[in-house]
Amino acid sequence: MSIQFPAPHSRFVDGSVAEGTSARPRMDTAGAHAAPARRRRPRPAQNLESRGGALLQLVASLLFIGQAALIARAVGTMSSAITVPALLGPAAGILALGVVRAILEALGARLCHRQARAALGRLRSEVAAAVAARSPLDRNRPVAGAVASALAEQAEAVVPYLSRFKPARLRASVVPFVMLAVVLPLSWAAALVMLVALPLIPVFMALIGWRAQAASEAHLKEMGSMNGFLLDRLRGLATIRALGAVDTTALRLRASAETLKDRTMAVLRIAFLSSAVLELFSALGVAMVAVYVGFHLLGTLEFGTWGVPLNLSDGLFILILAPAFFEPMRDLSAVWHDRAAGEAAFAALKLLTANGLPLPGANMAHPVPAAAAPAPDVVFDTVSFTHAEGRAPFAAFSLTVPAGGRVALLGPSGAGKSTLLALAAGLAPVHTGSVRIGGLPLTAETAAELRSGMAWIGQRPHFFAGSLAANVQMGRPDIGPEAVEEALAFATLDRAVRGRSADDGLGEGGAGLSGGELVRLAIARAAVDPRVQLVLADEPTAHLDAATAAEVTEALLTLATGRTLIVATHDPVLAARLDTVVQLEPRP
Ligand SMILES: Nc1ncnc2c1ncn2[C@@H]1O[C@H](COP(=O)(O)OP(=O)(O)OP(=O)(O)O)[C@@H](O)[C@H]1O
Repeated sequence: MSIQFPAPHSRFVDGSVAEGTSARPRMDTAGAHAAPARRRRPRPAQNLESRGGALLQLVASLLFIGQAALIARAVGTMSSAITVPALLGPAAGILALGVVRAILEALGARLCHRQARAALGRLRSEVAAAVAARSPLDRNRPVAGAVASALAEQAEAVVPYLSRFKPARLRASVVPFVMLAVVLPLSWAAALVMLVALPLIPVFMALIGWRAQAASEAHLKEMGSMNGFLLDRLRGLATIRALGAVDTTALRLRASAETLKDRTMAVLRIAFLSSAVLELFSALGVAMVAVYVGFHLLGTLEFGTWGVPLNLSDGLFILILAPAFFEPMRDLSAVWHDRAAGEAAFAALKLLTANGLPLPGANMAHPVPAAAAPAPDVVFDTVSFTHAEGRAPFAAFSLTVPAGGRVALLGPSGAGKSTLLALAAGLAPVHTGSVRIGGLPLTAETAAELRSGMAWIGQRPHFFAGSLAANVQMGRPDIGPEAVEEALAFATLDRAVRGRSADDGLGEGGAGLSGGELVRLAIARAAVDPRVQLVLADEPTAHLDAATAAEVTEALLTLATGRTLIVATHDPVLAARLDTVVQLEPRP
C-alpha cells in the first residue's frame, strides 16, 4: 500500500492525500481490520472538486477589485457634482458585489471544511489499514498510545491545513498579482512599491516557517510519546502500585507534561511572531503606497504614471486596493501555523505507515463467510523464521499434522512454539520453506481466506471492555445471540456467569472474570464460529490450577472434536491427552 503524503517542505501540498482510495477498514470489537485498500489515481475532476471551495473563495476576493473600482468612481463623481442618479448605479453595484462576495465566501469556507473532513476520513482509513497490516510479531510496530494520539488527535491538524491554509495560499498566490496587473496601467510607481513590499513578507514567513515546522513536529512528537507513556502506565497500574513505583511514574508524567507545555508555548510564540512580522510589513507597504499616491495627487511627486497624472478616482482606487493587496498575505500569516501543524501531522501519520513485518493478507477483502469445510491437514515444510535482531528459534522445521489430528508442541521456553503457531495462523510470512493448510499454501493471497477457517487462542487473548456477548461475537454479523449463549454454555462459562446475563459487562482487559474463565471465554469465541476447522491454542492452561486446567482441557478437546488442533504447551497433562507430542529443542 502506498499513501501520498505531502513532502514536509513542499511548496504545494495537494489535498489528494488519500484521494480515490477505497480503503474501508471495518472496525468491530476485535479492533481495526484492514479491508481492501486498492488505489486509484486521483482524477483531475476530483482534484478540481477538492479545490472547489478554495476557488470560490478566490473569486470572492477578486470581486473586491470591482467594488473598489465602483467606490473610487463614485467618489470621483461626487467631487465634481453629487447627483442621486449618478450615485445609484455604483451603489447598487457595490451592494450586489458585496452580497455575491459574502455568499461565495460562506459557500467556499463550508465546502473547504467539508472536503477537508472527507480527506481526513480517507487518510485515517489508510493509516489505520497500514497499522493493521503490520504483523503482531513485529515488535517495532508503533506504540498503541502513539497511534491513538496520532490518528485521533494529531490528525485533526490536517483539517485546518486543508480548509484554511491551502485556500489562503491559493489566494495569496493569485490575488496580489491580479491587483498588480490592475494597478500597473494606472501607475507603475505604485505597482513597483507594492511589488517591492510584497516579497519581504514571504521571505520572512519562510524564515519563521522553518522554525515553526520544527517546533510543531517536536510538539506533536512529545504529545504522541506522552500519550503512549500514559496508556502504557495506565495498563500497568496494578504492577506500578505493587512495585511502589507510583511516585516515580507520576514524576515522569509531570516532566513529560512540562516538556509538552514548553513545546506548546514555543509553537504559540512562533505563531504570534509570524503574525506580528506580517502586520508590520503589510502596514509599511500600505503606508508607502499611500504616501506616493497622496504626494502625487498634491503634485509633489509627478513621476510614476504613463504620461497622464493620476486623477482622484484612480488615486483612490489604488489606495483602496493597497490594503486588499496585502490582505491575502495577512490571511496566510494568520493560518501560517496551520501549515506547520498540518505538515507535522502528515509527517506523524506517515511514520505510522512505515514498512515493517507484514501481516500476510492484511489488505485482502474479508472473505465471504463460507460453509464449514472439512478439517484440514497442516504441513510445515522446512520452515524457518527469523525474528528481529536475528533470533531464529528453529531452522528447516518440518511437521505434518493430519486432518483432524491433535498435536501438542512441547519444549522449553524460547524454543519457538508460539512462533510456529503464529506462522500456522499466517500472522507473519515464513522466511524459507512453506506452510500448507488443507493442501493450500499459506501466502499473502490465501492467508485471509485460510484464517477465516481458523481459531487462534493466543497466549494473552485480548478482552474488550463491553458485554460478554460482544466479546464472544466479536463483531461477526452472522453470529446471533443464541449461538453466543450456546458457546458460553459449551465453554462452561454459563456456570461462571450464572446470575449475570450475557449482556453483562467485562472491564478493560477482561476484568470481572478469573484467568481460567477468560481462557474459556476465548474458547467460546472459537466455538461460536461453525466455519472454524483448525484450532491453534497457545498455552491455554498456563497459570491455572490443576482443576481449572482440567476444565479448560476438556473444553478444548470438545472444541477439537472433528477439527484439527495444534497446542503449544508446557503442560504434560494436556499434552498427554493429545494424539501426538512434538518435542522442540532450543537452538544452541
Ligand atoms: N515478536 C518478537 N520479536 C523478536 N523476538 C521474538 C518475538 N517473539 C518471540 N521472540 C523470540 O523468539 C524466540 C522464540 O519465542 P517463542 O515465543 O516462539 O517461544 P516459546 O517456545 O513459545 O516460548 P514460551 O514457552 O516461553 O512461550 C525467543 O527467543 C523469543 O525471545
